[in-house]
Amino acid sequence: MDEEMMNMTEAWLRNHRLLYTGATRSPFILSIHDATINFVSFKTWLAQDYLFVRAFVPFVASILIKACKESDDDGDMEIILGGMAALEDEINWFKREATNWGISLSEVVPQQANINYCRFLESLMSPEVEYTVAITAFWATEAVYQESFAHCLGEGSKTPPELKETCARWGNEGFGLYCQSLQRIADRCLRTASEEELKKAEVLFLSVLEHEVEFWNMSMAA
Ligand SMILES: Cc1ncc(CO)c(N)n1
Repeated sequence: MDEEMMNMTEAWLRNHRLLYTGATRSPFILSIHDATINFVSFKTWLAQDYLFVRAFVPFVASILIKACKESDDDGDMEIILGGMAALEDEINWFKREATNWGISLSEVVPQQANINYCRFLESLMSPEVEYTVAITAFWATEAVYQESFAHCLGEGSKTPPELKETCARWGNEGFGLYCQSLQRIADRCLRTASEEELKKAEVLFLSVLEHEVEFWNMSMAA
């Protein structure tokens, strides 16, 4: 396809394929897919991601505020609000799942990669960060999880039955459609963005991918 006709996110996905694949086909995800995962790693991921999701809520809230103030499309609010509502269910799911795996969430200490990622999200919550830039990072964060966990449910996957529910949380079709909605918002905003905003959004897209890689590696190392 001609570069000019492509959406910005598609062009980035093409130009940064290697890093994107690194984030969506991490050793952690591949080990779920081929059933070689060490459950200690899974429990580490679960505990750390619970903390991450708690930090993710105010980040999404900050995007909702930006949407209300800066978006030229009324439809954005419902999509972001839907995502926020789903996070309440997600937090409750993490609590139930932690109980099932014998994890005491109140005792979980955030690891460095998690601290770094949450700090990054916090930096994006500033009112000075434009909606276009923030929504791009938001889309990328969700898209990595969607693509990663969908792979664990795809053809030829040997995902252990006790992990299927986890994979389905982010790998299900509804979550896929939600990610597409976020991508469409990002692309619409990016079409009218300044050169400077475009550059900033691309850099943050790459930062998200790097943080995701580090997050998976942190889980795997435990
Ligand atoms: C680290 C990480 N990235 C993305 C998501 C998706 O919300 C998540 N739960 N955790």
